[in-house]
Amino acid sequence: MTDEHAAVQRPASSEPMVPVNRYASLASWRDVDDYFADALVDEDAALAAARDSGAETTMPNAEVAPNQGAFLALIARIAGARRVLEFGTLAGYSTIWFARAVGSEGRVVTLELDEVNAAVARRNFENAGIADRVDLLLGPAADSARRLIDEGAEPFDVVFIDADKPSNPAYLAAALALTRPGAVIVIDNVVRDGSVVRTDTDDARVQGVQRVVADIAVHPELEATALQTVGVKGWDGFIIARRM
Ligand SMILES: C[S@@+](CC[C@H](N)C(=O)[O-])C[C@H]1O[C@@H](n2cnc3c(N)ncnc32)[C@H](O)[C@@H]1O
Repeated sequence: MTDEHAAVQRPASSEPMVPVNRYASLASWRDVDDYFADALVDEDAALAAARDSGAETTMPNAEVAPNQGAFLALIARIAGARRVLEFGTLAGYSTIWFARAVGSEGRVVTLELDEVNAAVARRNFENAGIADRVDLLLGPAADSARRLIDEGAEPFDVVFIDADKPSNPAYLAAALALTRPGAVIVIDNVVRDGSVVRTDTDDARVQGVQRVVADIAVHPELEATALQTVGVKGWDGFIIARRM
């Protein structure tokens, strides 16, 4: 293969490819995830049930991992967030982390296209005891976000973009219309097994990431970075941006 990126391929094993280093033989990414989750992450029975219920949705195993849910909740707490907007609910796993982070006076608005997923999520919100602080808006997220903008919704402190990836640029634009300086915007699945660096891709999801990266890069009010992750879904990552 002449293209250096074309050499980026999964090994035959089901484990995701990770950079080889001198510690590689000591443990797997799963051991490390479990180590930190056991030591640091407080995933209670309601969260575990929500994660398990992903199997009943249209996208099993697509929720964030426990340590990532805790990471999102920490971002919300560090930002002092009272209002969180989420694109992509699924079974409501990340929503519950956010709902706990904003506290009983806070609000999470989560946008979901699929009725089946919404029903699973609503059940999980009840089970987690946070249903009263979550608004699930059913329908295309672009339409729901447009309605929030038109209605003059109170600004959000944190926005989590985790729905259909081709729409990332549109969701960023909506997030900017619904936030003010100091807000934090997090975008999931921005590495996609390394595909994000491919210039020859015709994958609309990868293009959606590349376009949103380009939009953030030139936006005068955004400072941002990206962090890579490994997990059961492979090699991926988050963008974390702050509105200045
Ligand atoms: C990766 S999952 C979300 C996972 C969730 N944030 C979590 O970590 O627990 C993506 C979700 O976006 C939803 N979705 C896809 N396209 C959408 C659209 N156009 N509008 C709203 N939701 C959409 C899918 O139905 C799915 O539930």
